[in-house]
Amino acid sequence: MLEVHIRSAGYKEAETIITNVDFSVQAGELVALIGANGAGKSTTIKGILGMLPHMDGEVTVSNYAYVPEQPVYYDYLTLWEHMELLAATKELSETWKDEALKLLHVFQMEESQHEYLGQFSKGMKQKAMLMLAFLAKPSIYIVDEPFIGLDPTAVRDFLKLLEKERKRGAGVLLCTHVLDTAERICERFLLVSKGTLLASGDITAIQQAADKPGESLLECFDSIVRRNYA
Ligand SMILES: Nc1ncnc2c1ncn2[C@@H]1O[C@H](COP(=O)(O)OP(=O)(O)OP(=O)(O)O)[C@@H](O)[C@H]1O
Repeated sequence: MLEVHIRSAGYKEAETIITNVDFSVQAGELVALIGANGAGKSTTIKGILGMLPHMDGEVTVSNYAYVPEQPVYYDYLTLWEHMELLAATKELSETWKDEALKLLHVFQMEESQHEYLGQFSKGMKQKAMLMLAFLAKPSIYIVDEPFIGLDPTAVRDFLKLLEKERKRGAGVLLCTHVLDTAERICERFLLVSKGTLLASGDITAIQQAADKPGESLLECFDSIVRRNYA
């Protein structure tokens, strides 16, 4: 699904931002990429997407959908027109319209489907990005911070859809600061600090790395990051 082997990467030749970031996401897996502000999470994602000017490493990624933290859209296309555009460029089968209507219903966006995205609120734009990703039915989802802008109902509905997609066999790489939710839903964690992968594995592996058996992901995260910055 996704194989990442980044030896070093950054924005300028003389300045390495991330070093030795190696991980994979398998079919049906939900993996959280976590780390403090400035740790290198977004840079890692840019490396995966081939958006870094300097990168020494290899990335193998199958058909993916990327949901950025900052929505990217056409100001003067409506939500429905964005969906039509996606269906045309991805050559989705005719059933895409049924899927689109279901998604509009789930995200309670039926009334806004013919409005311009440029006029949407922050959360509505984020919902639109998620709907477009779900409509594409990729084999891997790369989602950057979905929990901050969405209302609680939308978060719940997003998680339900994600679960359904995992059952279909899709893998998910989720970058987030919302560690209690990540702990509840993810089976593996990748803890990035100062541009490198400091700990990875299930909650037990993270607890071992933090030397905090039985503690929450947040406690372990705090302990590992503080130790690395001491
Ligand atoms: N476009 C850029 N040009 C140069 N340096 C950058 C650029 N974007 C990020 N950086 C630097 O790369 C480092 C890692 O930043 P990155 O955006 O990957 O962090 P992050 O873990 O995603 O943080 P946050 O949780 O705050 O979003 C930081 O030191 C940052 O200043």
